[in-house]
This record gives sequence, C-alpha cells and structure tokens, in this order.
Amino acid sequence: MKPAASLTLVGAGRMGSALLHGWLKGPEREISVIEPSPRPEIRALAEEGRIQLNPAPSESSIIVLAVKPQQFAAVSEQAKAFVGPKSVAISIMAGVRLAQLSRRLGTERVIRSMPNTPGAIGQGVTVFTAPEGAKRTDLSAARELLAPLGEVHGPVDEAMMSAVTALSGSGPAYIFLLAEVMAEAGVAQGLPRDLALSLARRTVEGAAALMGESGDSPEALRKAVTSPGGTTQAALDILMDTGGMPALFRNALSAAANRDRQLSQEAD
Ligand SMILES: NC(=O)C1=CN([C@@H]2O[C@H](COP(=O)(O)OP(=O)(O)OC[C@H]3O[C@@H](n4cnc5c(N)ncnc54)[C@H](OP(=O)(O)O)[C@@H]3O)[C@@H](O)[C@H]2O)C=CC1
Ligand SMILES: O=C(O)[C@@H]1CCC=N1
Repeated sequence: MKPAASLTLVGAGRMGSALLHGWLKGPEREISVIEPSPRPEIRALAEEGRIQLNPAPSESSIIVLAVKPQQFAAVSEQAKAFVGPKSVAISIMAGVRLAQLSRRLGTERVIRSMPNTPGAIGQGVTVFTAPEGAKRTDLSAARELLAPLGEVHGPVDEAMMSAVTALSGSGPAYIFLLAEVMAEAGVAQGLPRDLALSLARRTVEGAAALMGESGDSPEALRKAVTSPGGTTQAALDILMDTGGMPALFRNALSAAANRDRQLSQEAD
C-alpha cells in the first residue's frame, strides 16, 4: 500500500498555490493537493507527477488548511479524513483560532500560522502560534514546512495573530497599492502611464532590495534620501502630516485586525 502523503494541502487558491510553489523549491517531499476547482498550473503540476491532485483520503503527516475562513466549517468535515493520530494540522486561515481548529478537526495537534504571498519566491515572513504544551516535534514540523517560504517567527502568543495578520499577512497588498498610487501620481504629473508604472515598480523593488541588503533601518534609509529643504522633504511634509501615512496605516491595520477578530467569531 502507498505510504500516507507527507503533506496534504487543502485549498490551492491564491495563497495555497503560493505556498505550494515555495515548497516545490524546497526539499523534495510527497505533496497531495485537495482542491475542487484546480487552476491550470495546479493541474499541470499533477500531470508532471510533482503533486497528487484530489487523492483518496488517507492519514497525512501534515495537513495544511488554506481555504477561506468562511469555508472552514464545511471543509473541516472533508479534511478530517486526512487527520490521524500521527498528523499535525497547520492552518494559514485568517481568524480561525487554535481552539476552533482543534474542535473541528478532532485533534489537539494544531498550529495556526500567518504567511504572506512573497513566500512563493522564498521572500515571505510567517508567524505561528501553537497550543500550550504543543509537542516539540509539531513545532519543528511547522518551522520546517514554513522555512522554504522565508523567515519564520514563533511560537508567539495567539493574541498577537490579529495584529500579525494586519501587518505582514495583508501587508504585501499595501506595498502593491503604494506602487499603484505612486504610478498614478506620476501620470498626474504628466508622465506616460507605461513609464510611470515602470518607475514606480523599480522604485519599490529597488528600495525593498536596498533595505534588505543594507540592513539599515527604514528610518535611516528614508533620511538618507531626504536632503534638507529638498524635494523629498516637500513630499514627506504631506505624507507624514496629520492624517497622512502614519495615521492612515494605524487606522488601516486596526481595521484589518478587527476583521480578523470578526472572522474568529464567524468561525464558531
Ligand atoms: N491571499 C493571501 O495573501 C493570504 C491568505 N491567507 C489565508 O489563506 C486562506 C486562503 O486565501 P486565498 O488563497 O486568498 O483564498 P482563495 O479563495 O484563493 O483560495 C481558497 C481555495 O480553497 C478552495 N476550496 C473551496 N472548498 C474547498 C474544499 N472543500 N476543499 C479544498 N479546497 C477548497 C477554493 O475553491 P473555490 O474558489 O472553488 O471555492 C479556493 O481555490 C484564507 O484563509 C486566508 O485567510 C493567509 C495569508 C495570506
Ligand atoms: O485578506 C485576507 O483576509 C487574507 C489574510 C491575510 C492576507 N489575505
């Protein structure tokens, strides 16, 4: 009989696919994917024999839950068929608490994590939490699984997960928005759209790479661009003014964290 798949991914949508790409670049492992409407790229991976798509249920060492939080209650019935005494279940779902995972999956061996989409290219950051007294082997299974996606922090107190989700889980969207709105502002200054988008993209990419390589603080790097009385200062006077980026981001992260808490209530 075929040995149980070492890893079963339940839900290969936007984030599940990103995780899968991260894992496929990491150490070789047997991966099954449960997905009712697989994207063409997921079908192609199955045809190439790199994953098994929708296999019959059997106990899996690791089950990763990557469906929408709103789908979890229904999906948990199906996912339970992959959970056995030797399994650890790792959720990436926003809002779904450890206790809810345990109850619906019928196991204490659960991990709640929050990755982000740059994990698809090994440049992500993930934070995870685990029940008190979690087995060390479950914590190391989580770290090992999440490592190919980038930096891993945890276990942290579960109470931090809403803020983590608001900052790094949703965070890539804020950066993409920044590139979008910078490009639009360039167009408003008279630049052709293609050039404005290209300048905005390269500026965001280059600034992120510089921050990564230099190791300097974002504040130091910002100050290095800002000549006293110059053009950057004129822009920052607006961006950092009352109601500017600091206040906007406080409000935005607060809304995201509150939504995470609401999702927890809806998952009951
Ligand atoms: N997107 C992101 O940046 C991040 C997302 N997350 C979390 O990841 C999770 C997934 O988000 P995201 O990828 O954006 O959402 P998607 O809707 O893109 O992905 C969810 C996938 O699960 C599928 N699905 C539905 N029912 C089942 C089932 N019974 N069995 C298996 N798969 C099923 C969905 O199919 P169908 O579309 O047909 O319903 C869909 O393809 C969420 O819980 C989110 O909170 C966490 C970190 C970052
Ligand atoms: O938007 C969401 O709800 C998910 C969680 C973090 C990123 N995407």
